[in-house]
Amino acid sequence: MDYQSTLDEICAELKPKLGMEGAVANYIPALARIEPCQFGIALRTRNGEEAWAGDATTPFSIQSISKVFSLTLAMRLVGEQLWERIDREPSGNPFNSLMQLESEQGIPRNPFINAGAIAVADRLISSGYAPKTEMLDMVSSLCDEPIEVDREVAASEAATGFRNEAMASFIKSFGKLDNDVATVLDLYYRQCAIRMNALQLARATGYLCRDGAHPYSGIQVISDRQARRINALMLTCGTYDAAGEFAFRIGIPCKSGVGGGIIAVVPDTLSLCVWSPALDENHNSVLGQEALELFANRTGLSIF
Ligand SMILES: NC(=O)CC[C@H](N)C(=O)O
Repeated sequence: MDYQSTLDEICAELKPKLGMEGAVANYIPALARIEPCQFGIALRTRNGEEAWAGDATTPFSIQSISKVFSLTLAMRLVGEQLWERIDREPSGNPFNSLMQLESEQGIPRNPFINAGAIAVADRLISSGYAPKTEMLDMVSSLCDEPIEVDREVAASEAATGFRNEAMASFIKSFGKLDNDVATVLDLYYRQCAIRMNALQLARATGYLCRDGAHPYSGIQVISDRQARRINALMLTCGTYDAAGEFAFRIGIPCKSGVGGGIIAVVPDTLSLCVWSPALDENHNSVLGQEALELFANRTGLSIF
């Protein structure tokens, strides 16, 4: 398949729509300043063929896409016990909602909403994880380039993260968070503030379309079964309260972030990342979704 032409066409088709719909996330002050009229798309196939178009090499804040990497590390370091503290059901609620935590006794619905990722961060700390280096080392190795945290974004989130503080404290009140709220949130904000571009993310998520094998070395990052489970969670929970709509329109496991990035994985075939900062009311990139829908329709790569 000529992926490069497909991405070029999608990019040309969507460029005139830049700036017409959506708005950048403004609840994190450092993200509110991002220029919304940007669009980039990149993919890497299971065999290492690559294609990209638009602003695919412009770095952005990966935000909730980092929840895929923290889950990967937790599956490796914590194993099955992880699921004693986190469920695996779609929430049908916004990513930062507290509501279900009360009736569900501090067990977050899934690892891809904020409450779930905070619980994953807590599990990682308890497992002896090295908070300052481990995720950066993993993603740098996965995309074969050095990756850094944007300290300004992390500080900006920490200064305004009242909801996340409430969520972590609420989970702790049920006895389901073992470490200090501040320590857990520090780790969580660092992972969200990782800066990567679409091409690096397409490469770094390659293990999810290769049965868990590292995109360059071929060594297992996680097992085949664990990779399948992450893809299943991305399809059912990766785009917050729009997961049903994503499955309906696109039919590819996806994980979005409020920086405007969306990663998508077609198992056994390719990993893809699209980025455009303007978000819809569910906090998913407007043009990112459109691009994925065009891609799925033109390539026939919906998993259904
Ligand atoms: N959905 C997201 O990308 C949210 C992540 C963001 N860091 C937050 O905690 O609010």
